[in-house]
Amino acid sequence: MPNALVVFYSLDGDVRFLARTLAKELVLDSMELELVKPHPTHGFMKYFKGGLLAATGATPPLRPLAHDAAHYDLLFVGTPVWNSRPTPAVRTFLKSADLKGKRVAFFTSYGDNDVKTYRVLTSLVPGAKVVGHIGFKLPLKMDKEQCSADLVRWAKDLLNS
Ligand SMILES: Cc1cc2nc3c(=O)[nH]c(=O)nc-3n(C[C@H](O)[C@H](O)[C@H](O)COP(=O)(O)O)c2cc1C
Repeated sequence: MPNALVVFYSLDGDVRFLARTLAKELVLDSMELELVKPHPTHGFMKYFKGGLLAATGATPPLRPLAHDAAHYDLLFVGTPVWNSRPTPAVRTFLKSADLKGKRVAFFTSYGDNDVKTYRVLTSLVPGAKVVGHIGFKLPLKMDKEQCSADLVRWAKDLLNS
């Protein structure tokens, strides 16, 4: 079984729920990415700033990381979809971590769709092997049990392949 790490950013809890499910069910290390300057959680600025930063490819600084990606063979990287793209925190992580030769799998949460997001995510890890992706529409509001089961089955397949 490969040594795997769950890395994620979440503002409203959907991706945090997915990441915690993965880490708990599969007994994996995990780390939540935190911005030095936290993103607004409410109001106009939440969406305006989030959409703008995601679209412009901003890489805001992160607080110190709990784990070193270099020590893992497989990374499960989770992000909400913002303006059809990954979140700035995840962009910062992917651009700063050395993921050459590693297997990377992406999981997302979205309100509408995540089609473009995977293309952007894949472009951010040119030296890595992207081995899979899965996305969920607002898992905390939808069928949490079904989302959890689908997510864990997907991840188990990757861990065993
Ligand atoms: C700034 C911002 C931009 C968003 N843009 C999109 C989008 O372009 N497409 C989409 O499907 N959902 C979009 N959403 C909805 C989120 O992807 C969705 O609520 C997601 O589940 C949030 O994950 P979280 O709870 O882990 O933060 C956006 C949300 C925010 C806050």
